[in-house]
Amino acid sequence: MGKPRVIYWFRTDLRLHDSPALKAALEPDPAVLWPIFTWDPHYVYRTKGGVNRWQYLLDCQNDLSKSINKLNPKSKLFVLREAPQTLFPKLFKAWNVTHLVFEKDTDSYARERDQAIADIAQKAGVEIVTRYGRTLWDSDEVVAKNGGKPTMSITQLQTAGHKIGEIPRPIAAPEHLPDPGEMPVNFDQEPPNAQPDLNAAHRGKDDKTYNSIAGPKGDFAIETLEELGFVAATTPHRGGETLAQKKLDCIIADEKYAATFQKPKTSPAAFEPQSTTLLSPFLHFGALSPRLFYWRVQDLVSRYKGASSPPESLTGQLLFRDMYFAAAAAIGPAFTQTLNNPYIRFIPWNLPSKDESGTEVGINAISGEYHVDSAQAEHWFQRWKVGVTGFPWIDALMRQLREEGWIHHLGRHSLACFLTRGGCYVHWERGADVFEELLLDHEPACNAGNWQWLSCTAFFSQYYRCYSPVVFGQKWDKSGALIRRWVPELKDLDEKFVYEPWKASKGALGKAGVKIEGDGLGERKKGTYPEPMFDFGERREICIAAMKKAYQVGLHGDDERVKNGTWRELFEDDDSEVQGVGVGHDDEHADDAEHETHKGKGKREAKQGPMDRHLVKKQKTES
Ligand SMILES: Cc1cc2nc3c(=O)[nH]c(=O)nc-3n(C[C@H](O)[C@H](O)[C@H](O)COP(=O)(O)OP(=O)(O)OC[C@H]3O[C@@H](n4cnc5c(N)ncnc54)[C@H](O)[C@@H]3O)c2cc1C
Repeated sequence: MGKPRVIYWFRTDLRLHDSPALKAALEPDPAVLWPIFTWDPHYVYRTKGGVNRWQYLLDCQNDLSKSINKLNPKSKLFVLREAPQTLFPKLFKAWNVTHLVFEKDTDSYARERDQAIADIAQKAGVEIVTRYGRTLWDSDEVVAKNGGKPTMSITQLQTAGHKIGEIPRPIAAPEHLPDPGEMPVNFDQEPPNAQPDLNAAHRGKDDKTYNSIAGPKGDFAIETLEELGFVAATTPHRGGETLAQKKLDCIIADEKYAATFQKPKTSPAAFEPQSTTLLSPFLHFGALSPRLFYWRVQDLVSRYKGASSPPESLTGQLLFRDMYFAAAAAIGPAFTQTLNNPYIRFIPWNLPSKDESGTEVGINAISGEYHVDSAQAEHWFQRWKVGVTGFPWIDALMRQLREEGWIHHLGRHSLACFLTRGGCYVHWERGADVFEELLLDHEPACNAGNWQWLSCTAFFSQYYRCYSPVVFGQKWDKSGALIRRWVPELKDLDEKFVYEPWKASKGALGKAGVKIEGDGLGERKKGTYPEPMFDFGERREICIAAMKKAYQVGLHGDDERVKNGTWRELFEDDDSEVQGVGVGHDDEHADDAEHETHKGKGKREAKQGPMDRHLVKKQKTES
């Protein structure tokens, strides 16, 4: 038998260092090795991603390609524009492949896809080799050691990890790579189904992603934003393994910072530089190995007097990451939604996903489709989404997220708490959906898991602890520097009012050149900042009462009553916040509320749930 002819399939591991899968690909001394990336339509059209994240991915690919090329000038990252499920059967034949090697991915879509690829490979007589490398421990092994259950606390993760054994030490990058073999693509390219395109809003130009299998010049080049039809990115954050390693070097060189890091003491208001590492997008794309990060910190901590420890330390942060990955690996597709998820509390939030009402049961609740059961909640959601809530702390964070794709963890806390149990009482899936689009580091497991934590539906239950959009920000940033940076309308406002501009006198506002008016949606008059959406103190009380009731009722996402809508009977006569009655199998008009927002009063009022009665209360604002 001749030497192996190996395709190395890059996916979640856009790096050369500490790659157990790449090591496994090189071990049998292959005759040829093709480093490839397949442009999977699932991510192009069915996963929400803003331009900033696409730019970051392309950065990582370009950097990786250069590094491969340095090791072997005949090689680079070869990008093929077709779905892996239809591409591989043709490639296996055309390139006479013996092995397909890749890093294991436990995300639910990836599992399904990889199983399909494994079946195809088996039929073609191609051997599949996989290794984990995306987390500290193999998430499936963690689940097995946790009794087959999801890790719902850091202690469970640590106990399971302890049973597996020490986190493996990182391995070095290869020093050379074999030549790629011939790469004929004399077969038909299968066009993808481009509809629905969840990223259509970002495509300012024609989508040429799949115009030809090997790219416009036929040289398997990395795609460009131009090819994808996207407009320019706005983020200043750039990706790539080279940059990731440089950044990690700098972090470790500041020994005191890295060894004594305590997450709760880092400021969400710090920018240029931010107070945490900002390594998450590198970890997301696999441009940085979590084990390298872990061991560089751990080795420092072992010799540093007075070092911090998990969960607050830097290594503790990586443990949280592993916790969410293992929880998602155990629960599967239901992890990112309420429906069918036995570990998530059912809370009758407003704006529930369509699936959740039982009308379209499926695995993908967060498709973006939701019921507008309350015109008021929809209005608040729209204002939250674009950063015009009238609460400067919230708006600053949302605008930073939109432009840069990254905000501090406690900033994410503020936004998530405000949208769900600490203000709007809107379903956490709506917020997760927006974060999916905007975050550079969007990770299905970490995003959904953290939203569950913040909304007190899983992982965390102290729903009476709310983040004030005023006091919490002031604690970190009295003068409002973050607000002045991201909400320039308020940049000259006196420190006394910068978190609560509605309290400023006409004189103070006039001096700052700003008027408080409107809801901020649509065209906004220059020199104006919106009125606050509601009285926060009042909303907090309403939300806490509603959470208390939902906790007492005690339903979870897999309860039959959640699926068939009879949960509502358990909330009857309840005067606290509850999902509008318009949601259910029999209500084909639930979405009409969206239009009625603009019409004002209408027949919708007759359908309103108890929550809406609270919303008409006059806001306590001072002018
Ligand atoms: C609502 C919400 C949504 C979130 N969505 C994501 C997401 O999609 N992807 C994501 O990676 N993180 C997510 N996080 C977690 C966390 O906010 C980010 O990982 C962190 O802010 C990234 O910044 P950093 O690299 O400077 O973190 P650092 O504080 O420097 O931490 C180092 C690394 O540890 C990991 N980490 C830290 N905190 C967490 C955490 N709570 N959960 C999981 N991993 C953590 C990250 O990989 C991070 O890079 C979310 C948090 C919230 C509250």
